[in-house]
Amino acid sequence: MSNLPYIVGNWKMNGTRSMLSEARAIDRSTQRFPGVQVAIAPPFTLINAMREASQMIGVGGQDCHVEASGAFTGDISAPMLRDAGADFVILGHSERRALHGETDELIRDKAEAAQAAGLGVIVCVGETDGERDAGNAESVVSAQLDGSLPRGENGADKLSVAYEPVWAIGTGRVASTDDISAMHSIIRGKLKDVYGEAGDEIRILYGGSVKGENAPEILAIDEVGGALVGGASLSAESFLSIVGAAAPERPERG
Ligand SMILES: O=C(CO)COP(=O)(O)O
Repeated sequence: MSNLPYIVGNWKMNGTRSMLSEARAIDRSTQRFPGVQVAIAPPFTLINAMREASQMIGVGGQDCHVEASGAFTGDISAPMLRDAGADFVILGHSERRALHGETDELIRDKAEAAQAAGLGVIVCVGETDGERDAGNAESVVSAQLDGSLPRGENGADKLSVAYEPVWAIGTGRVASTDDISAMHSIIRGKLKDVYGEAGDEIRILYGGSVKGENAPEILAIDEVGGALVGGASLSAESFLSIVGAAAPERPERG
């Protein structure tokens, strides 16, 4: 398990082949930041081309089906992602929970299927503003973790958790450093409960309006092991400013 800071771009439903130039630029510049693990999850249609166009960055899916194959029109399985060149998959993003009715149980089944196919997994959790205002942020996130973390024998392998408060996604509102710190500590405690010592090694990413300007402060918070970045991952320039903020040292020349 790597302990490098992990900066992951989630392109969501954005990107056609013309945007591969951004991925190439990110890939080239990533060589200057050997202390950072960088990845992009493009739409399914770009996974294979992005894999072939890049050398340094990880490439991932944004969802997968529980089954390996079958009569599931429009779905993509974990072995298919692997076959297309993906290294990992994002699961349980709040947009999938809200817009596709994904339950914790389904997310857990997907996570176990993805791990069985050899993919790394990023399980996303996060409360809505209503849940936070009602004082339930911690209990909501804890319940999501209880329900959606993979439990197989090797459940902690290549697993990351992304804390993405729903109200911070695409809104320009970032959780306060105190709130991020408090929630990441709770998540760490839960990971240790579930996985024992291995729970200490799992990276906990923050997501929600991360930009180059706020990345240094967010990435400096204890227990923040990286960032899951939406809008700012769509251009090489803005994404690389976040990668640079995660670099433990000055970039190598190149
Ligand atoms: O949902 C996100 C990443 O998965 C965050 O999106 P933004 O960075 O656009 O707020």
